[in-house]
Amino acid sequence: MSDENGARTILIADDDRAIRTVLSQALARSGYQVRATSSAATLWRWVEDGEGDLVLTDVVMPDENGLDLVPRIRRVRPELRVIVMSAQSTFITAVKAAQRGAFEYLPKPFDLKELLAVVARALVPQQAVAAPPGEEETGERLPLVGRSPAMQEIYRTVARLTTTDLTVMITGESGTGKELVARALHDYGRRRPGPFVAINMAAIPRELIESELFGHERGAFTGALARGVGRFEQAAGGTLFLDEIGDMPPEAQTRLLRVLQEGEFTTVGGRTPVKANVRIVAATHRDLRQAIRQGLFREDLFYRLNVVPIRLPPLRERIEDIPLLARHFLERAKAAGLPAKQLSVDAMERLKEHRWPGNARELENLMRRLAALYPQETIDADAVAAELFEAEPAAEPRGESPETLEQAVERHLQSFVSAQRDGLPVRDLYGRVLAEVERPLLRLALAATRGNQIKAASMLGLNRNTLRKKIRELDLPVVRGVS
Ligand SMILES: Nc1ncnc2c1ncn2[C@@H]1O[C@H](COP(=O)(O)OP(=O)(O)OP(=O)(O)O)[C@@H](O)[C@H]1O
Repeated sequence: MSDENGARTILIADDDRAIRTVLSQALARSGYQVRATSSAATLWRWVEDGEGDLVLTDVVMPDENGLDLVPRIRRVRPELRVIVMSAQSTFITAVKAAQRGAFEYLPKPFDLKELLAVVARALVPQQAVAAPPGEEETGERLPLVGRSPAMQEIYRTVARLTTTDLTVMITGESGTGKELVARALHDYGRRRPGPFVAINMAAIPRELIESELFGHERGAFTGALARGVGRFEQAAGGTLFLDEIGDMPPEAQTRLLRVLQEGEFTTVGGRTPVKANVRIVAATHRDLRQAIRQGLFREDLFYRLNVVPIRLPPLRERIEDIPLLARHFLERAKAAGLPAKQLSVDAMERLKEHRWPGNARELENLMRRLAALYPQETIDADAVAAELFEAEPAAEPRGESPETLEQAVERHLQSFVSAQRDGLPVRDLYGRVLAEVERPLLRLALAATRGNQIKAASMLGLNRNTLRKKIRELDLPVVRGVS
């Protein structure tokens, strides 16, 4: 439906005039033809008349819900892609958009540049048109809460993955919601009629992991009195969630790799291969690339599992989610029979200041404790501060929890990067940051070897000449006469 100049036509439906204007101008500037309407009915007429190369639709419109239009559009014009925009930026909206066959879902407010990129992608001809899935899930079974940009990105990824069986690797600190995301992938995915089976590698004795996963025959090992069904078999037709995959022992890794390669497994002590029919979702709080470097995790297995990576950011990187999550957890506490509570404005501010080393789980526990222990209906900042203080590990003075080197580095780097955000040009960041790490490292190594450069070089794993050069470059003090 290009015009004589080859321009593609975008159909826009949104009842907000300002959005129609902004979108129309931005798209026109990028060389597209635009038709915009405030009603779903007009959009539908245009589609039926064969107009347009792409649809951009809002969800809530006065006459009809944009999401309901998507499957209808896909039925009459399967080649016409639909981008859904919504201010109701919840996980459920993202899932519904994906399940009804939308090409992409954009939570409002969106960045115009991002929108233009999505439009350009949507106009690339598709090879095979996926039919809109028939059955769909609308129940709000397992809410993932949070509206931060980081969570929006996760909703979009999860929503897209619900229409596939791809293997997913979820990484994130403890308590960031990895299991919740794994369950959402299952509950809203194609395999939802099947079972969701979870196994935590860190919670099972190493020598039993293989038989737990793949099952065993009677007499396969001492104590195997009867045939045991493994999780692969239990999860047939559904999803197998391999939690703390980084803790899997090497032999089990090799066996799992073979299963992923060959699509079948044998029980421990058994000989007949069984077809594996599971979708694998793995999770870890460990840095698997480091585990690979240390020889603790098989690289080939990593690549088999890391088909679609999802990184869950720690709570301190999305403090804007704290109010929603805190209220959500208070609701959950109430549903579990605890008294109803709310948080004062100051209390909420106090929550945002905390570092949350235990992430959403820590917040959930705190809300439950406050609901159970605090007599007033409105929880104030002092109560929050007192409970946070109580919960700190005793060995850690000043309320700080142990910080890993990576977290400490990240915290410091924020200031480097924020200068750029504040509009100051930042240059040579890589070199400057590395120098910041190198300087104390070399200084400490030299101090530990009392200035002996040969010993320091060997301790650092550096060539002695390289160390000398670095000492000069970094202008480090040299203890003379020792080296
Ligand atoms: N975005 C979220 N919305 C609502 N609840 C959440 C969210 N993230 C986490 N939770 C809740 O926080 C708790 C911890 O989440 P979960 O068990 O999924 O974390 P995890 O990353 O798997 O932790 P671990 O690595 O320790 O196993 C759960 O009760 C979960 O329901």
